Amino acid sequence: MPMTLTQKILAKASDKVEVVPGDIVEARVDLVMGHDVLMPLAFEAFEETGATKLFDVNKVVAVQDHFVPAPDVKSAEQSKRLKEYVKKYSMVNYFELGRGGVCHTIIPEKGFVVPGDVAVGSDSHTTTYGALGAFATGLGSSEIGVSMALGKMWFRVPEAIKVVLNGKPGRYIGGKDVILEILRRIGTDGARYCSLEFAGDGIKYLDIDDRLTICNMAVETGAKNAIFEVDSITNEYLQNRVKKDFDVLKADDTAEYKGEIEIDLSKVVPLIAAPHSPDNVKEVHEIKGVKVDQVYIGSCTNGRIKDLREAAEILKGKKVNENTRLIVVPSSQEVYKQALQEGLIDTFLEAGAAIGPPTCGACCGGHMGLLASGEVCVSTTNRNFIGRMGSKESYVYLTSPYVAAATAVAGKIVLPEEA
Ligand SMILES: CC(C)[C@H](C(=O)O)[C@@H](O)C(=O)O
Ligand code: SF4
Repeated sequence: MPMTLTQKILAKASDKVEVVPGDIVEARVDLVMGHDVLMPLAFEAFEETGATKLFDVNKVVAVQDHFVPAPDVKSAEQSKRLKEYVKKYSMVNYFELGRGGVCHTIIPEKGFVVPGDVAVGSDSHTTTYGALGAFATGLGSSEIGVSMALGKMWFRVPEAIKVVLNGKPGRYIGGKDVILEILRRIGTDGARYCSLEFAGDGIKYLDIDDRLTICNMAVETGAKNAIFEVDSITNEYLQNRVKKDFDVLKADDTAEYKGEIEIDLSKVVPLIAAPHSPDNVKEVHEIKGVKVDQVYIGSCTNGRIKDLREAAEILKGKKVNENTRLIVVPSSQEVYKQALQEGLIDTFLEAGAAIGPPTCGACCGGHMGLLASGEVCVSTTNRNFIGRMGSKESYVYLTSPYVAAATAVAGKIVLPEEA
């Protein structure tokens, strides 16, 4: 029977000739990622299995990113617990604050994922790595614990939705607009437990940073995973980062999909998700003029070098509006360093922005940028649920770095060309 790309990966990882949606498979995992919030819990589950060592120290990665530098004693204790487990199990892939960044930025950046991998993480946005042609998904801490012990995990093979991207995106249009367009069409449960499989001629106009953004936020549609076919852009990205070999799998032409979404990228316009849901998507021009107290540029969704370049392109030679504060958080040390070298950090500083250390920062309301009641924030992050970034009476809009930067200059929501 013909198979989708996700089915091919799961079949291979579970030594089966074929799998069909609904099958329960036990698949080998190639990467298990955890962070300060949930990895300590995952280690508790790991120890409950009776395991005394990790299935493969090279395939488990621990990252301090959510509540570091610790904003309170509880977070400090949590970070300390993670560090103790890292020592206890002789982990080699450990990213301390100041040496890594946000988990979903550093996993691809440091070459931990290759096409065809099965990657799991203690975080819902683990779907990000599908940008590189891997099957990647977030799991609960118990499953992460078991994965670290056995190097295997069970999965129900998802049904697939094909997303065909055609045409060339216009000026100021990137991965964030594409995933917001998908959310606008199918909503936050439109792809529940499905794999979103990206194909089409338009893919060649989306670089890896765009694809990472799309797969990152794919989980907001309820998807189990999201995956891009491997092409020359993927290979070029992997060339200097990855040391292990990989096979490139492809979906069969006659594979069956539960549904199909077709997007003409040339028709996508700058989009923004209004409070309080990622699928409350508007065209930016529809809500132009909303006054903004804070602009946040960062996170695993849009805190990579491309995002900072786009923001700097708008901010160069301009000042942040006197009624607005701008917080820029590069999503990894590598991104930060590169941004420094390219002069982007200077541009931000001269515009009057504050730069935060590469962590999750205010994205999930942890610290370094929480909102007061009544405050409005335009953010390049992925979730705008009630209270996500602070007060339950604050308002978060999700958009691209271009729109966010232009908004910071204008002090109100505007289109990129209006800054
Ligand atoms: C803390 C973590 C479990 C959570 C997630 O799973 O996504 C966080 O990263 C988020 O973005 O809400
Ligand atoms: S940056 Fe935000 S979305 Fe990404 S892992 Fe951190 S808290 Fe979650």
